Amino acid sequence: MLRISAFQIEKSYSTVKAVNGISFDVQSGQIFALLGPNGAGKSSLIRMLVGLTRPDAGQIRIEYKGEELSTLPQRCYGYLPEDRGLYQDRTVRQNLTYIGKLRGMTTAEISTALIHWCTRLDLLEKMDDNLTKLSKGNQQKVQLISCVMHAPDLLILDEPFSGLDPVNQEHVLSILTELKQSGTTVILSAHQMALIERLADQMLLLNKGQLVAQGSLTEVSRQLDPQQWFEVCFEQQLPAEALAHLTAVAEAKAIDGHKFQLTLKPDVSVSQLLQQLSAVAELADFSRIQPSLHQLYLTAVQQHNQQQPVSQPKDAEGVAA
Ligand SMILES: Nc1ncnc2c1ncn2[C@@H]1O[C@H](COP(=O)(O)OP(=O)(O)OP(=O)(O)O)[C@@H](O)[C@H]1O
Repeated sequence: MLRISAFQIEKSYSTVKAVNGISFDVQSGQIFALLGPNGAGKSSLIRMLVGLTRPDAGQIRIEYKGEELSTLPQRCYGYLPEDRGLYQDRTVRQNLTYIGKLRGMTTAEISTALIHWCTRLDLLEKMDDNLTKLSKGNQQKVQLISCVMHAPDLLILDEPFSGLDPVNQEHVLSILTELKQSGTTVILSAHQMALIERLADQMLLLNKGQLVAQGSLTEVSRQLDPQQWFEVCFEQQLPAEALAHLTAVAEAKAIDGHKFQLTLKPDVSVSQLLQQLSAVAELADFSRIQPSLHQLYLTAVQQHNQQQPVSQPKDAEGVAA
C-alpha cells in the first residue's frame, strides 16, 4: 500500500512563486496527472515529491507498506526527470545495466528486464547502439525503461509522452495502463490532454503555481464547465425559437431545423427537461455535450490568466506607480 499526501505546498525561486498552496492525495494504484501550461509548477512539485528539493511551506506525507516515511525509498519508485540523464557515449544495454545495478537488480534480473522492455518498446535491435545514434523518441523510450525495469511500486514521470510520435505515445499509454492494472501507482505530468483523458484517474490542473481544478475527469469537467450543455434532435423540423418558451431551458441555440443545443435553468433536472422537450415534438436523439479535456483546459487557463491581478509598472525606487 502506498499513499502520498501533499498539504498546502509552497515553493518559490527568488521572486517566482512556482507552487502556491497546493494539496492533493495520491492513492495506491491510481494514475495521477499534473496538468498545466509551461511554467505552471508541475516539475517543481515533482522534484519535491522525489525529494530533490524541499517545500518552503507545507508537508508531503508518504505512507508505504504501513510505514510513515519522510522520503520515498530508492527501490520503491522510478523517476523520469524533465532533464533526461543518460550517458550519451554508452550503449542502451550499458546504460540500462548500470541503472539496474544501481537499483539493486541481479545480472539475471537485468537481462530479463532488458529483453522484456526492449522488445516491448521496439528497441531490441538498438540495444548495442550508443545513445548518440538514437533518435530523441528512442532515447526517451530508453529513459522510460530505466524507470520501470526494476518493477517499482510508484512511477513519477515528468512528461513521459514528450518527443514520442503518436504510435509510441499509444505504446506508452498502454504500458502505463497495464502497469496500473498490476498495481503500480503513477504520478505524471503531461501536455497531451487527449491521452490524459483516457489515462488518468485523478488530475490536478495548475496555472502559475495555483490550483485551477482537481479530481476525476468528471469532477474536473463539472468544476470547469458547470453550465452543462445538451443536444436534442427532433423528428420534425421546428422554428429556431421553438424552445424559447420552455421553463426548463436557460439558453437554446438552433443548429439546424431539427437540432438544438441548450442549457438547463438552475435546479431543473434532466428528466424535467426531457418531459418538456417531448411535449414540443417527437425526440430523435438527446445527449449531453461533453467538451474535451483539451477544450476545458484551454478555457480554464485563459479564464484563470484573466483573473490574475495585472502587475503594476514600478518606478526607479521599486514603488508601484
Ligand atoms: N531552479 C529554478 N530556478 C528558478 N526558477 C525556477 C526553477 N525551476 C523552476 N523555476 C520557475 O518556476 C516556475 C515553475 O516552473 P516548473 O518547471 O515547475 O513548471 P512546469 O509546469 O513544469 O513547466 P513546463 O511544462 O514548461 O515543464 C517557472 O516560472 C520557472 O521559471
